[in-house]
Amino acid sequence: MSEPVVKVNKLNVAFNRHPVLTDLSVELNRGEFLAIVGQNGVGKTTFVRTLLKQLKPASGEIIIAPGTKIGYVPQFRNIDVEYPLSIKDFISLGFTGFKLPFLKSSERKVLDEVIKMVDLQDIAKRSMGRASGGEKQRAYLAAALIKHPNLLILDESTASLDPNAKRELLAVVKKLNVENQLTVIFITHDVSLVSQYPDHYLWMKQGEYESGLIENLPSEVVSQDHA
Ligand SMILES: Nc1ncnc2c1ncn2[C@@H]1O[C@H](COP(=O)(O)OP(=O)(O)OP(=O)(O)O)[C@@H](O)[C@H]1O
Repeated sequence: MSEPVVKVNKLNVAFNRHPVLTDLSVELNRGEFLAIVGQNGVGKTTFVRTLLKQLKPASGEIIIAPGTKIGYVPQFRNIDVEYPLSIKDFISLGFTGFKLPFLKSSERKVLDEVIKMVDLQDIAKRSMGRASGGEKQRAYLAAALIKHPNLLILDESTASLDPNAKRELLAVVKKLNVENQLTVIFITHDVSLVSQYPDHYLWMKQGEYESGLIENLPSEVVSQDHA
């Protein structure tokens, strides 16, 4: 039995003593695809920010297996049409974060690989600002893949994309999940995506949590949660 990639034990997080996460426990094994669902304000993003060590828990622990590299795909943010970089240059920022890197040949190879993984090879030289919403989001995904993460976190990354673009993004993620054993955490409000791609769910309610196999996702979630 493999060690969990993420083990969360009785996690408590509060803002100004106002509790947001209360005794949250959850485990994620290598190669699992977990959907986090729950209504606005229950603490989904707070949980992710705590996993990313941007927030400090009041108590409890998060154990991340040694050697785990986390890739993060944020919520869709539009980019100005005049944005000066090509899709390819934008993705290359995944190496450095901010400034356009001078790439070694091995890095250029990785860049071409991730561009192919997200199926942007035919338009990689086009302007990032003029790419469609779905293409931009796949570029964000490619940038997150550059450092070869083994845990990928998508925080409502499909919100505001059209249905086709959502499916395209998730299909790429699912392929990486299945073929490369990439562990995935996917926060979503989108019921149609929840039932299709992930294999586990974590349902966050106010101070209460429920998790299980996706086929056992309570129908209540489906009727409560809206994109
Ligand atoms: N930096 C902060 N300071 C104070 N309160 C905060 C802060 N960040 C989040 N909160 C509060 O914590 C609660 C949980 O917020 P969070 O963004 O984690 O919810 P969420 O489940 O991701 O919501 P949504 O689905 O709307 O994105 C909310 O009541 C929010 O107002």
